[in-house]
Amino acid sequence: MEKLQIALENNPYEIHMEKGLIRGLDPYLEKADQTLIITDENVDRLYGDSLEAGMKGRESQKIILPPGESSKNLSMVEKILSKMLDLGLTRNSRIIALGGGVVGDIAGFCASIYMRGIPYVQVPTTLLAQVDSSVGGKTGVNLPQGKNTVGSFYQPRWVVIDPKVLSTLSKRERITGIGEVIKYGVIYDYDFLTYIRENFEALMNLEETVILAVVKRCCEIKGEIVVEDEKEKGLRKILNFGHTLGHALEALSNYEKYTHGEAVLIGMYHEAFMAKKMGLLDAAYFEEVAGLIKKTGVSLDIEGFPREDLVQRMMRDKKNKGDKISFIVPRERGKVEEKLLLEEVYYIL
Ligand SMILES: NC(=O)c1ccc[n+]([C@@H]2O[C@H](COP(=O)([O-])OP(=O)(O)OC[C@H]3O[C@@H](n4cnc5c(N)ncnc54)[C@H](O)[C@@H]3O)[C@@H](O)[C@H]2O)c1
Ligand SMILES: O=C(O)C(=O)C[C@@H](O)[C@H](O)[C@H](O)COP(=O)(O)O
Ligand SMILES: [Zn+2]
Repeated sequence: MEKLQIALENNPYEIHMEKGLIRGLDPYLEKADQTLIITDENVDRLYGDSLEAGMKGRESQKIILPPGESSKNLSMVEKILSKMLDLGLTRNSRIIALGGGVVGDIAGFCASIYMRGIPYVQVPTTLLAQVDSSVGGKTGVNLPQGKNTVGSFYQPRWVVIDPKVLSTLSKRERITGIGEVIKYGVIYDYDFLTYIRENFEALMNLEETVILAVVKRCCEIKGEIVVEDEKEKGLRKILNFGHTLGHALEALSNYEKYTHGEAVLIGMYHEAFMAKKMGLLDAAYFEEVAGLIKKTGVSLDIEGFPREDLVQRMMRDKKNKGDKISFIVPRERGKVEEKLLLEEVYYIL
């Protein structure tokens, strides 16, 4: 089994990764008086029984959400919290977030506010969730006006990763996860970016050795960043490369047109293009990053979005200062930095 420590001073925890681990959840539920599984319909159908089989007869309750981003909102939070109270969950109960980033974000948020906080375990089942959303404790939901505008920093007690469950992901969901994987290479580790480029097909096909290496490296990188800056005062902002534009596109299209990873791919392309136009990064490196993004086949065309609407959405980005919009832009191989911009935004629109 692979084990990674997230050595946060106040909330340390471990990521455990092993094939078949979805059937071995019992040790992660120690001392819980009750267990609540929060999942979505697709994941429940595919993996609900396997997870429960590994709980050694321990009784559990389940809340099953409709799949997708449309469940990540405040009215769903209220429904989940009411149900938790009806089920009699206490501060000694434990939540299992079984699913992709949507389930992880909303279940983690409910865990953080129910009775002012109860423990939860992340059991991520998408590539995106295994490489990114299950680690680091960002939880929350969307408002119609903006992505993840309500939320908390609330670390899980464990992150339990079974790479085998990725085998049932659609091509679109694999590409979605690859969006965040490419991000890690650009923001932190040029050798990893090269590895992704050289193993792109194998990654798309979920070849075992490549998946294990990629999930492990992404979790390591995210862990290092989060341990240094848990509450996003500085360094952690680099995990937002591609997200300033990406989140605006998601919100403007009512969270229906793009998956999060697709929006991030489009955002990374245009934000890198803007950096090139501003002379912040050399053309050869831009082509390298752009080439990798294009390999996913996601359409990078944003012509249909009125530029004023995009700017207005980006003006609400959580990273902004004053009247400037915060962008994380690539500067050199494996390095990015924050730029506060306004007029320059028109390079990307
Ligand atoms: N908290 C963070 O740090 C963080 C990081 C990145 C993204 N996010 C958030 O994560 C969300 C996106 O997550 P996502 O891409 O996992 O989307 P998702 O949770 O909507 O899952 C995508 C689809 O895949 C299905 N699915 C899940 N596991 C499956 C499996 N093993 N086999 C087959 N189908 C499966 C789901 O039912 C759903 O239909 C966004 O809301 C984004 O904002 C959060
Ligand atoms: O963990 C982080 O920090 C991230 O920024 C990871 C992102 O991939 C993720 O999409 C996150 O939810 C964005 O958070 P937000 O605070 O910018 O909404
Ligand atoms: Zn993201």
